[in-house]
Amino acid sequence: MIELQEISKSWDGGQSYAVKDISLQVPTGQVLALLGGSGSGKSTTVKMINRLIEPTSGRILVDGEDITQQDPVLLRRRIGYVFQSIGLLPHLTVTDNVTLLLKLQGVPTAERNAIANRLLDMVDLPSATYAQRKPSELSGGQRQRVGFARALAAEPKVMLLDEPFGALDPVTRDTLQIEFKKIQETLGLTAVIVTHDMAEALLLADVIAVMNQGEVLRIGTPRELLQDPGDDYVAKLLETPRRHGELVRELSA
Ligand SMILES: Nc1ncnc2c1ncn2[C@@H]1O[C@H](COP(=O)(O)OP(=O)(O)OP(=O)(O)O)[C@@H](O)[C@H]1O
Repeated sequence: MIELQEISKSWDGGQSYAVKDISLQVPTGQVLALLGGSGSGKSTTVKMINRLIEPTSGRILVDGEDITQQDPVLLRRRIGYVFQSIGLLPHLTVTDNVTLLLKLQGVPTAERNAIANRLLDMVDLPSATYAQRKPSELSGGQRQRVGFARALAAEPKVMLLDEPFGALDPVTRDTLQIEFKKIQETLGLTAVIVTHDMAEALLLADVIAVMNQGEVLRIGTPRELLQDPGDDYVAKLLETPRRHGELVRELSA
């Protein structure tokens, strides 16, 4: 569904590379996590998939089509995009934020409201309570749910998520991660999620690509990485969730 072929991005005319020669494939219905430290090139990679950033070289296919052959605006309408700062419009209600794109497409109000209600229920924001609220009347986690509902409104087959849970408290984060996984599986979404949290990648991804300095150091399923990190940096990233797991097991024994 998503294929990156030898993708590179330089911001300074080739003196240095934010992303260097990355090739990846995400099959339909699977979740790929791009995992790595700050500045490793994760966001740049994901933004090249919906043409918010153009690669310096290489080719990206979505659903078999070269994305440079597609209008960037139409491409972005087909691909759901959820990011940490969410970008809800403060003067619009939750319903209007969720269905803004449908309004632009001329979908009648009653139909839009019905779609918003269904999506809000799906992300566990009962529409009777939340549909008419403004973003300022919501908690951070609730705003992030609205962000999800908005991304789902266009019925995308592909979803890009850039640190979607980064700013949330651990409990809300955990709940939303589980809900996202459920929705992703139910709708059969193909997704790329950017994270610097190995535990999140292990929980959500079918395949994890560990990035460092613009390159993919290691790619594999969570099980493959746990069984054989194959690299000191990857082993180090796995240490924290392992240690936490062991500590909790010891304390509860
Ligand atoms: N618009 C830009 N102009 C110049 N350099 C940029 C631009 N955007 C990103 N970079 C550089 O590209 C590199 C990769 O940045 P990117 O945002 O992809 O990293 P990241 O892995 O997503 O980091 P973080 O986890 O901190 O968000 C960094 O060195 C960054 O400074």
